[in-house]
Amino acid sequence: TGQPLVTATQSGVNPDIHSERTSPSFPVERVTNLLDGGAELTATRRHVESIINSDSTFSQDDRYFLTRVEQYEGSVRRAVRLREKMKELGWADNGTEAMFAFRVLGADVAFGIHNGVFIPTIKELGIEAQIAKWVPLAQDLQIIGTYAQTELGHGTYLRGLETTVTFDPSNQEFVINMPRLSSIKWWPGDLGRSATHALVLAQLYTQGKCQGMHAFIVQIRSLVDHSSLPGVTVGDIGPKMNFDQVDNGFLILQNVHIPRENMLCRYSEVSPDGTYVKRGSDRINYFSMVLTRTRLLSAEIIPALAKACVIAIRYSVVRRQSKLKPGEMETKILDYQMQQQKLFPQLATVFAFHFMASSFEAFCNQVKVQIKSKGDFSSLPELHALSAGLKALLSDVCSAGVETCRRACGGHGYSLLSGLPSLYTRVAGSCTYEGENTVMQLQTARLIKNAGFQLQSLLQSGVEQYVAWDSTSILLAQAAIAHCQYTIVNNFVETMSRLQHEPEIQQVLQVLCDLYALSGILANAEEFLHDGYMTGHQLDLVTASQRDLLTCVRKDAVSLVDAFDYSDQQLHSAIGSYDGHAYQRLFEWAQKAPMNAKVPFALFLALSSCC
Ligand SMILES: CCCCCCCCCCCCCCCC(=O)SCCNC(=O)CCNC(=O)[C@H](O)C(C)(C)COP(=O)(O)OP(=O)(O)OC[C@H]1O[C@@H](n2cnc3c(N)ncnc32)[C@H](O)[C@@H]1OP(=O)(O)O
Ligand SMILES: Cc1cc2nc3c(=O)[nH]c(=O)nc-3n(C[C@H](O)[C@H](O)[C@H](O)COP(=O)(O)OP(=O)(O)OC[C@H]3O[C@@H](n4cnc5c(N)ncnc54)[C@H](O)[C@@H]3O)c2cc1C
Repeated sequence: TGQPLVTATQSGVNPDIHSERTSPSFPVERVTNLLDGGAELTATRRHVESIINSDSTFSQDDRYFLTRVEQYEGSVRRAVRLREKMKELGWADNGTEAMFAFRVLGADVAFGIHNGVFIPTIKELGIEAQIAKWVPLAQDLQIIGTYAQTELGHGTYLRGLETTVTFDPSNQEFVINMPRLSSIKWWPGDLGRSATHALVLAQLYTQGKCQGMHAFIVQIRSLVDHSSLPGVTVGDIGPKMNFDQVDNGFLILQNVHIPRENMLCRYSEVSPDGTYVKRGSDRINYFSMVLTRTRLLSAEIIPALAKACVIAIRYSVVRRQSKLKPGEMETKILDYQMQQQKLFPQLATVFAFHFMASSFEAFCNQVKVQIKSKGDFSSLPELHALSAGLKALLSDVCSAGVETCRRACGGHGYSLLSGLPSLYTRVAGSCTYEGENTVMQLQTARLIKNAGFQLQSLLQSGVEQYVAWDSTSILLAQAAIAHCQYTIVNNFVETMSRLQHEPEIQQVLQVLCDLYALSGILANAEEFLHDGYMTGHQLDLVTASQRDLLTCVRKDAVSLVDAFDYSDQQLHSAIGSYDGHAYQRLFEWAQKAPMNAKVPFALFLALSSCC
């Protein structure tokens, strides 16, 4: 017709997605408020987002076309700009605005380990004088810290860490060494280029005795010219599956001396004569990992699945493919039961996990206060067991769920421009970092009866403890998952019971609660049948009920993902934007690809002369 095929992104909203929003069965804003923790917090979050989204430094329109160095430099620029903004606007470091700002920007702003692990660990394991000395410097970016625990040879088995820190009473210093190649610190985030200091987790030796893993603040680079200090070799570990913008690094320390005051000593210290003094639990030096596992749930892991649901469900109402009924228009792919079967249990999972993470963070904060103000460590084992199990379960389920959403979007789900592949490769890291999931499940499994019987009978038959434990580990890990699943469903039901004053949102969320629970039974049907807990007929009833619930969710699906209130700037998706103009955005964004840049004529001649 001579009309341009692609006009500028159409104004307004794609009618196929507009029709999905005309009559939601619930007040969308109230669900957003519920997820934020109240209407006031929604307003604060939106205020923070509007400030960030209106500042070009934070814009990432070209994110899919940058080199690794460009991604790193961009994330550092955003981190510095955010610090400037926080100062300009008076956002306190532990305030609500800052919390929302870091959550909105996530790992797209540099120094995630500095802010999310280095500073909190000093606050938890340091004494007041150490907090007063180091935390203001770190918050002001006058020093940049990393958390250096994992080594080339050890990540899980902390008692196997090889870096040694030996106290020398003659000069009141610790001497740090790495005896062999496998001792090199490997993986710490912000280490490769940024960090000036490292929290080094190492085996403490004093008076000839090893006292286990402790935390030490070590300066590794000059504050004058950022060069590495004597005895320090540091660099980047190279390309990864994601987190290209993060400089995960390696660190070698040889005969590096630090003052006695640099050992974080709230719960243990070395006195001037070298005597080791312990206060509280042996495991308190592991506490930072418990806090990080807990925070990662709502900071990194659940948002990945939430964003994937927004993208996949919005795309599924603007993508028409094939015909359910001959003679009619092509069908919205979300009207196929199979598409609902893929996506709606993921949506229910986001709500289940969100409510679980909120409850668990409250429990974690309660234990933190117990430990810090009363020296009461009694809840630490339970907190550790559950944080390990939840981190393992939620990262496993969210990774698999993001991949399900990606595959439900066909070819466009395979394009980086959809935002889905990078959501997957990023959240997949959470199955490994902060404790590899298998090992985390086994930490939770220390509670579990059935596995216990098998363990007991093996031990009674004379088998060594470690052999009995390992040969029961599959059952133990399954039991740990079941224990966490039960806790999550229970928490979802309790959360629903507290919504009786909001019947409209209670009704729509109750459908998701039932869908989450029934989908969990179907995903583990063999366990329920094996134990005789359910019959085949009952399982058929579960299947039929789940199908009915999918139909109930269908009419509100777009409004439910709208309630997550992610802006287009946060989704970075050509196919998941609010207005539903997927095809225009895919075409427009593709034009930015360097591959579409004008080929210099000289190059064109050179190439064509080769043919
Ligand atoms: C945060 C937001 C940032 C946002 C930012 C932007 C985004 C950015 C994204 C990227 C963010 C990447 C962040 C990654 C940062 C790392 O990855 S840091 C490194 C993390 N490394 C780990 O988690 C290591 C995992 N390994 C372990 O925790 C321990 O070795 C294990 C597996 C628990 C085993 O412990 P073990 O002492 O070797 O031996 P074990 O006999 O199992 O345990 C002994 C006892 O201690 C207990 N115990 C063990 N661990 C603990 C603990 N933690 N607490 C209490 N008790 C414990 C055991 O229960 C056991 O108790 P009993 O049964 O004897 O009573
Ligand atoms: C993106 C990313 C960021 C990271 N950031 C940091 C950081 O900032 N600071 C830091 O110190 N570290 C960091 N790490 C390292 C991370 O904490 C470790 O990779 C993690 O703890 C796993 O240890 P590992 O790599 O040595 O794996 P291993 O412990 O060697 O595990 C490898 C395999 O062996 C199995 N296995 C190990 N032990 C057992 C067991 N007891 N029973 C059964 N199976 C077992 C595991 O299940 C796993 O499948 C990061 C890692 C990643 C991927």
